[in-house]
Amino acid sequence: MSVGNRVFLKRDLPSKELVEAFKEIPAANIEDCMNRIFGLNPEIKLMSTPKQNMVGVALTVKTRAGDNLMIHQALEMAGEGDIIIVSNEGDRSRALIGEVMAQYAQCTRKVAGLVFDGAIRDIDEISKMPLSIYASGYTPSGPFKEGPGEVNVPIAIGGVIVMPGDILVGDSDGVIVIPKADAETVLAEAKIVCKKDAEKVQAAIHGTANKNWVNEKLVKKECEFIDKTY
Ligand SMILES: O=C([O-])CC(=O)C(=O)O
Ligand SMILES: [Mg+2]
Repeated sequence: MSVGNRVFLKRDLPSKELVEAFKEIPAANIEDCMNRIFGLNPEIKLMSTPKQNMVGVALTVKTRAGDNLMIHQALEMAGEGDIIIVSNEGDRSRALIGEVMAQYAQCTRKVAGLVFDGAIRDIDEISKMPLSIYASGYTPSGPFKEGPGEVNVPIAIGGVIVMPGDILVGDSDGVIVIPKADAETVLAEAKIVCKKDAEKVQAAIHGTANKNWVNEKLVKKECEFIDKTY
């Protein structure tokens, strides 16, 4: 029986132009266009020092806790524009990769990023790397290399489902998932939200923000305003 121990060699991919178009938009603005429920848990944080946002397509890995055999396999399949994203049964006790694998991903495979639901190691070196690398922590304890696991299957990570070929965007705030079937619509809305957000920032700086909505909402929710001390 091979279920749980499979490598799917193919993925449905969105067009390169569509993926690239998300490059200039902050992850927060994009996530606002998906009703704010497609961001990975903030436990999964940026560990390196990229000069630009991470944007690419998901090459998914579902691995047994603390085991990186299938991550090595995913690296052999990955190339430019791919982000290897790894579900790890919630394990926090073992690093899934270190400097050697991170340099291989960056320099040999030229991937767009790495995202782990788990720890990494060799943090002194990884923290200086320009490749976007997200993880939930670091530890000197290393991974096993035995499997099982799967590549290019649906995974759950940070409270969100990721399908192979979904678009991932990451910046200093964290990582969000854009389901590929919805990407065109989300992109169009994200451009508008981005512009409106910039206007709101300017209004906040220059004292012209309109906050009437706060009172309107509280009144609608029948909040009681009491003109005396507690
Ligand atoms: O040994 C491992 O599997 C992970 C590691 O430290 C490295 O990639 O540098
Ligand atoms: Mg190492």
